[in-house]
Amino acid sequence: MKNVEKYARGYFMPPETSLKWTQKEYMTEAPTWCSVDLRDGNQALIVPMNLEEKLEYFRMLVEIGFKEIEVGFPAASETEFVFLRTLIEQELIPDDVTIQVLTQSREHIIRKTFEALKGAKKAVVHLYNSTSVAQREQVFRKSKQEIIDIAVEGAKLLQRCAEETEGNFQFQYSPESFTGTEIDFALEVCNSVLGVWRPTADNPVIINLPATVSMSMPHVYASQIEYMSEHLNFREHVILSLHPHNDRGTGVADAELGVLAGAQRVEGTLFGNGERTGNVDIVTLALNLYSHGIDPKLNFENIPAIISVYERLTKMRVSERHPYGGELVFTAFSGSHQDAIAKGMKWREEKAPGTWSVPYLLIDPKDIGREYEGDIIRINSQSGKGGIGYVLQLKYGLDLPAKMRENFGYFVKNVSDHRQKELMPDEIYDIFQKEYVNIQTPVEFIKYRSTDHEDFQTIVTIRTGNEVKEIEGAGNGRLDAISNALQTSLSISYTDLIYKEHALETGSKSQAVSYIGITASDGSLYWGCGIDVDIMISSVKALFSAVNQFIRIKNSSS
Ligand SMILES: CC(=O)SCCNC(=O)CCNC(=O)[C@H](O)C(C)(C)COP(=O)(O)OP(=O)(O)OC[C@H]1O[C@@H](n2cnc3c(N)ncnc32)[C@H](O)[C@@H]1OP(=O)(O)O
Ligand SMILES: CC(C)C(=O)C(=O)O
Repeated sequence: MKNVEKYARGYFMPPETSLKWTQKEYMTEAPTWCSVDLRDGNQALIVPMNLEEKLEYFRMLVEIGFKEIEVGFPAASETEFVFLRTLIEQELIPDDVTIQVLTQSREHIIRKTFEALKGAKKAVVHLYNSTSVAQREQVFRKSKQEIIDIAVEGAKLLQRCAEETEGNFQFQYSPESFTGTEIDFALEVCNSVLGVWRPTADNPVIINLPATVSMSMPHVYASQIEYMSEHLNFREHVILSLHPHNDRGTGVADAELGVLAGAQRVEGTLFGNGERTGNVDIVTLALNLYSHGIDPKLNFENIPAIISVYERLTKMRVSERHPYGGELVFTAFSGSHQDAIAKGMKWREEKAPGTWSVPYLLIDPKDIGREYEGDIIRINSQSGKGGIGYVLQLKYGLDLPAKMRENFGYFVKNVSDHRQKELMPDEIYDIFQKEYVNIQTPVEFIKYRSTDHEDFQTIVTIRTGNEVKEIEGAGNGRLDAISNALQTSLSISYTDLIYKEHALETGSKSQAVSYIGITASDGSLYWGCGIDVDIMISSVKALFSAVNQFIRIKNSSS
């Protein structure tokens, strides 16, 4: 691309890095989560949420288990102000939940914020000002010292307002645009604010280091976090927090590496709603932890319900490929994936039901409220016998013999290819029924009776066209006898009867299902299936179905 030179810029790598975090394999426990859906998420919506919507969203966040929730920017609008007042006055904030509000470092904004906070039992007041080179030069047109002064003046005013206002307040400071700030300057600003607030064990302060715009690879952000963690004053009384955005698509990696590098807290939103490409997605972060066997301390056991509320209130959409939440993320259309998943599910059921290692599926979809049926394996022209057999078994209880599954599999994918569409389970079942089950043309089975039990001598009544006749055969079993009768009377021959049967529960009724494969002299296999309450009749019907397949195909090719 021709304009590439204009993006050659530095990354503010810290002057020293110990990279100790690179030795860690993963987190050992969940960080403290803070949802910023109602602030950063909300401020990025085409139409920010109204009072009712914010209240409903807040209730959902509480139900999910968030203990820290940034509820808004009270000085931004009447809705924001009234929402906070409603939460406080109507005592809608559970005792174990701390609300948080954001304010610029400007006197009238801070004062308005505290006006909205009056009576809050427990609230974090979050102060920010931009510290980046670009914002200093272009937006604020201020020197480094003047930028420090904005932060320090704001920090002092927060202290005064907190003293004057009824309620319990904790402080948070964000050097906004941290990732575009020289690291030692960011450290200097944060330490200046800490110098004002002087955190203690009883009164810790949150220092939040946002990737306001994500500008580097995640290891650079993590190195910056490590450096800040090691050089911040009052570190033991500082809760180090992350606030990644997703401009480079690395919000999750930034958060995970940032936590390894020393952060204790992560701010983010559900499904990553937020400015531009969004905030870091807490659903993904939490379920990544879960996939490593670490309790995320958030409840995403019913993701479909959460998505439905989220989409209704934000008017945003969770994309089909969104980690964990997306409609297609547990779905395999392709044959080899389906085959491995179907085998893996069976293996797990038989060998290790308490564990999860099914190929291609990071977690058990059921754990987050997704169904196997219709979710995991879906059928189109890329599908294979394993997946098609799995659908028939899961949805209709039909456990086809391996070779029949292959035969049916090729048939189904051809149908999908020609129709250029996905086939739903009921369509697959229809095809199966039409092609294989109780096929009665050109030869219809009417009844059979035994005449001699020694060699299973059997008389079978059949109809071909308008003609009803009896045919007779003997064999080493009843089915063999009927098969011999058919071969002689119809002048056909085949070998190798493949046979399988099982019970089939349909509603409250139990039926028998039989599958029969016959091999023609040229080696081709023909399949039939019979379903009947009588197991013997089901096998005869399966045989007739296979023979009819054989005759139909033979006739159509001659
Ligand atoms: C990275 C983030 O997401 S930060 C959060 C951003 N969220 C929002 O902005 C949503 C809510 N904001 C609002 O409703 C409005 O911006 C308000 C009500 C807060 C302020 O509105 P206004 O006063 O009309 O103006 P505006 O936001 O444009 O402010 C610009 C002025 O504030 C200054 N300013 C902006 N941010 C800050 C800050 N954090 N601290 C101090 N001053 C700031 C700018 O330098 C500019 O100063 P100037 O007037 O001297 O040029
Ligand atoms: C206010 C800060 C934390 C912010 O939203 C950002 O930098 O993205």
